[in-house]
Amino acid sequence: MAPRYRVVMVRHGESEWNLQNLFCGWYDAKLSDIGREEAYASAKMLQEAGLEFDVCHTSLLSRANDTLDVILREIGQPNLPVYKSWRLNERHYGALTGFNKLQTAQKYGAEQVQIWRRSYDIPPPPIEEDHKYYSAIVNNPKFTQELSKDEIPRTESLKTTLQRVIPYWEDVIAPQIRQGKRVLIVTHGTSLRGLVKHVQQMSDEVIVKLNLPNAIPFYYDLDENLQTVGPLRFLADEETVRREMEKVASIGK
Ligand SMILES: O=C(O)[C@H](O)COP(=O)(O)O
Repeated sequence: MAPRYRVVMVRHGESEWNLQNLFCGWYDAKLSDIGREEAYASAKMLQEAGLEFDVCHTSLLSRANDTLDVILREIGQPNLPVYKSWRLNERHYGALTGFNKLQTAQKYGAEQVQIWRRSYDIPPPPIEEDHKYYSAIVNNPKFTQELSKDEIPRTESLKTTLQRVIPYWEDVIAPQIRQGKRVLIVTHGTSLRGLVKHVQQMSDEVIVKLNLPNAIPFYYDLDENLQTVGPLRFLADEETVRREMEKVASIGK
């Protein structure tokens, strides 16, 4: 089938918690200085590829929102409609939120941390009410505007993240693409892996091996039925993508 549409996706730039190597999930960490620079670099890659957009989607979390803001300003499209949804939030890291990934691996073993980070359907233990970051998450006004406290997850696996990401793709994003809108999605590692799995119809075994680098835009060409035409394509050379993916994969080892 011939390509008819293109959808572009970007994982946010490095956050302050990425920098400190902390499990972040629904905690609203800000972009680090490097992350902000990465957002500028990301905009440059989009510009050099000649990509422009009609509509954007992001999560309720600052690191993704701020990456998108920088990109839109830098590509000269600051006034595009921006849709924000909790459904695009990062997966909730449960009780691991705020803990250092390397120290957690030293305590529980690298294999266990890898299961929590990358297994398809094994979530980390749920966050409890006495957890240091419980209150900051369940009382975040950005979330409570859309969700009751009981609807805010206590932990999520890739599988349960997918269950909230897919309806957003099907009900909101896909209809816009079918209308011919050029869509940009700026969000998080695991919510993007959910979208990639769904759009590319990847198996559970293949998706768990995918590590998306920060702030390197990638896109899919889609046919009229929104089936992918060709693979996911990054806007950076193969060596850079390989190195950045490896960096994400090896966190906590
Ligand atoms: O929430 C986080 O800690 C990161 O954004 C994603 O981390 P991961 O690559 O360890 O899943």
